[in-house]
Amino acid sequence: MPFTKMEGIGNDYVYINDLKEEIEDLAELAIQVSEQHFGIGSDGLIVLRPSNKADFQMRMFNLDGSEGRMCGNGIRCLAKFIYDNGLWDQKSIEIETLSGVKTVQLIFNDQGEVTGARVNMGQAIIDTALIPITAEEDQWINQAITIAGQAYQVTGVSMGNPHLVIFQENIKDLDLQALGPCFEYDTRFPEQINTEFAHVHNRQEISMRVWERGSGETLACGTGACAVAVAGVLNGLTEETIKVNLLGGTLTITWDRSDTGHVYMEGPARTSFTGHYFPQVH
Ligand SMILES: N[C@H](CCC[C@H](N)C(=O)O)C(=O)O
Repeated sequence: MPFTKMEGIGNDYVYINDLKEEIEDLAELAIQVSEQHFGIGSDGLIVLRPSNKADFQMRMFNLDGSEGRMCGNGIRCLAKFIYDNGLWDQKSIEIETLSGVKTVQLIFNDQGEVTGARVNMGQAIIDTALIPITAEEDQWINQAITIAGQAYQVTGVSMGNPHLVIFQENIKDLDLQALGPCFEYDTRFPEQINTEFAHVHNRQEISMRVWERGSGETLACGTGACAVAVAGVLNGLTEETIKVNLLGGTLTITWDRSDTGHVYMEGPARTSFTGHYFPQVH
């Protein structure tokens, strides 16, 4: 089974063209390929499928086999995968995801190579019931909660997938391996949750780390960076366009509240290598 390994600022996935819809158990394949010793090693699996609502469909799976409803770093790389494999020849691609159709504008270098993309990530959702967060409050903006016996001020945002944003001074010394699962599996998050810890440098720049639902700490999370940018505006900490520094690199995020209310994400996309995977037969 041919595959392409790609990364968006270090958030790496295995990409497979399944336009023929021949792969039956995508969750099982995600678990297999993500494992570094018996598989390939990645944060998960992204599969290209046909769509009757858009040019293509993206199916995205975390390394534990759970399906993500949207993946920001992944959709930039998938658009590059589509163009580089000659499946599309225009600079704009509409990609169907479980959280709606997203428009991806490819970015080229002077040699005509795709080096990244700008994605319309759609609306940010802050109604707790829609994130979902089980809470009496309609919104969690700077909401005081307790997790694992510690008090936190949190902001809930969905980019089609659920996020909880915490702003704090020190994000370097966080023990995310211990703390991350306490957030991810808290019973107030019925579909689990991606958690971002963000340090505000100034009104135009934030640094963050992320514990991803289903994948653990990753070097970057595109939807997470969007959630942090939205939370920054909601908490009066940042402007509508900011630079977000993640462990694997930097994204530019804009929340256009004046016009569409949509969130835009711009960042790199890179192919690491291609290969052939032989699925394990149990
Ligand atoms: N773990 C996420 C999916 C991947 C999101 C992230 N890798 C991104 O770039 O947006 C979830 O289950 O909601």
